[in-house]
Amino acid sequence: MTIYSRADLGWRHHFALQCGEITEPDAARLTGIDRDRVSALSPDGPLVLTCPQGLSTGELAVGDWTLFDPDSHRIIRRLEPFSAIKRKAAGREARTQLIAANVDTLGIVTSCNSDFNEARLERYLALASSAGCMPLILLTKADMAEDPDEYRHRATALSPLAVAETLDATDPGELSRLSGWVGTGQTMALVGSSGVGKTTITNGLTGASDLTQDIREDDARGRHTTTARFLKRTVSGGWLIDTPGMRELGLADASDGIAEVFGDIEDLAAACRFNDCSHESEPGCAVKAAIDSGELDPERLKRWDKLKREDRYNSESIAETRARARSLNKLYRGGSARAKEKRRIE
Ligand SMILES: Nc1nc2c(ncn2[C@@H]2O[C@H](COP(=O)(O)OP(=O)(O)OP(=O)(O)O)[C@@H](O)[C@H]2O)c(=O)[nH]1
Ligand SMILES: [Zn+2]
Repeated sequence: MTIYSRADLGWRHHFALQCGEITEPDAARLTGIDRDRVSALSPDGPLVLTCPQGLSTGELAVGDWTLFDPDSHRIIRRLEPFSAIKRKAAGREARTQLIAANVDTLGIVTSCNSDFNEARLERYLALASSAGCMPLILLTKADMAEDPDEYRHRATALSPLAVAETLDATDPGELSRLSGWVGTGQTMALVGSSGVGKTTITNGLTGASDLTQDIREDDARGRHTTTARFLKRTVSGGWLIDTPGMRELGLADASDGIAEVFGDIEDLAAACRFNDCSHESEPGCAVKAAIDSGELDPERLKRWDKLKREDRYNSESIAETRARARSLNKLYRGGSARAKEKRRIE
């Protein structure tokens, strides 16, 4: 069994600060969550943790750090993560769902072919920014493209934060260029459409020995079982979060991220004569002027507009759901108070 130190597992000052006086906390990093079963890695090895009353597994994500009781293996509390990737939960109820925590780098994977799509990249860049992760655009299938550099230029033009690498993901030598992003204790997660090479990159970065093969743990009955692992060790000493939820991400509550990725347009819009300028036909519109002068690509404006509308829709429906839940609660409370009152009178 491989033993990892806290630093190997990604522990840092950010978490130590949350432990107050405790200098050697019993802390574990979550590697998998399956209904009420939480698997984790601590410097003493893999373990299965249980949630205390009042904490549901929905409030935890792969990558989270938790403090736990070494005797009962019950989680004491979740440490506030330095980054959190969320998405709009499926279904009609608008809720956000936690997908992964403490991710240093969001690897945004696309290929040097027709999969390359500026709008999608901007959406993921906004997501990385609102989650608090560094974005790294990975342009695979460079070996099959005539001019991979052109894709790299288009990608880096999207945001001052965008770093892009072109590569042949099937070549382990080329993948080793990424090791600096997943060095000791660093965590990466990959997003991107189907077929762009996420599995190829994951396999390449984690090497042939899959962690699922060599880590065993005790289940509740004391038997040894092997469970699917979502926090995978990379050969360069870091971690890759690969959960089903990571694979299909939408945008929720990403308005900060959008402002950052589209900082150029937001700055222009701030200079429009009217606060509520729609950048269509108003006089004194700085955005229109930038389009007319060729400074701003009208397609980029369209994508910004679309992303903002989508984000507004998601955020509004989240607020609406909360408001509805509040008024329902009030109704129930009112109902039970009335029932009590009635019983008292009877
Ligand atoms: N030539 C070449 N082929 C690649 C590259 N990256 C991925 N492929 C191939 O593309 C196909 C799809 O790659 P996957 O790694 O399965 O893609 P994925 O993103 O995991 O796809 P999903 O599992 O559907 O999400 C495989 O046949 C890979 O071998 C690359 O950089 N160059
Ligand atoms: Zn305007």
